[in-house]
Amino acid sequence: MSTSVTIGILALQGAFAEHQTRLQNLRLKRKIDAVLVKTPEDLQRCHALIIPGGESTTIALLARLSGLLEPLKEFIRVKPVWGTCAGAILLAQSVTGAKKDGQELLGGVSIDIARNGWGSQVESFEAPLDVTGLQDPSVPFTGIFIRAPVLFLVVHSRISADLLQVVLALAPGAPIQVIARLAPHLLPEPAEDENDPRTIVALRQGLHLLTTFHPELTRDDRFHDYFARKCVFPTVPTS
Ligand SMILES: NC(=O)CC[C@H](N)C(=O)O
Repeated sequence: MSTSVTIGILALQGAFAEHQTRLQNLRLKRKIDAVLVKTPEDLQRCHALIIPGGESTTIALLARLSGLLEPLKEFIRVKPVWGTCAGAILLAQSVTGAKKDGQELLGGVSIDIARNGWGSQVESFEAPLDVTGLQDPSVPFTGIFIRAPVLFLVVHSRISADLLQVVLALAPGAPIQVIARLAPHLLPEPAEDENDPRTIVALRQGLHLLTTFHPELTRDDRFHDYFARKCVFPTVPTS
């Protein structure tokens, strides 16, 4: 008999209900319980966690008020976590464009991230993505970007996507794998060159997954399927 797997969704603010619906839609060999996490006790029951999109500063503040900040940091050290958009910001080791008085991060993934990094002209957009490792790879995944962050390594400087790969591979911790890209000609503002780092929109490092867009706002379950099969199931032995 395979053990069921509990995936929590941090439910303090943002698009948590949509993640729960997508997880409940999955039809996999192992049963998934998709539970909302509002307290440290809720978190304790989980094998893995999704931190949704929303507003990273608000989520961090509510996490502090709910006594979840330290338990979340501890959880991230040992269990799989997927951050979408604001959730990706919270998982970064540092952030550019943080709120004036600074903002609290959880860390866990060795990247720097530029909050609202597309600039004020580009509030939101949709674009087909090239993704490695999803089911039905020939079907493009629609990326929904809403005041999305951009993955940067060096504050205020853009380095080529290839160089980024190399530096990320050398970063402490597990190697980083870029898993989704935007074609340079689809960038909403012209690419500086074909290696514009804005083309990198999803990464995986060790147990963690980070997407700068919102898979939960589509009807396409393939990213949830990916997280469950590739990041979560290997950490929960069957009994
Ligand atoms: N769609 C989103 O999650 C937006 C993230 C938001 N810009 C933030 O700072 O948290």
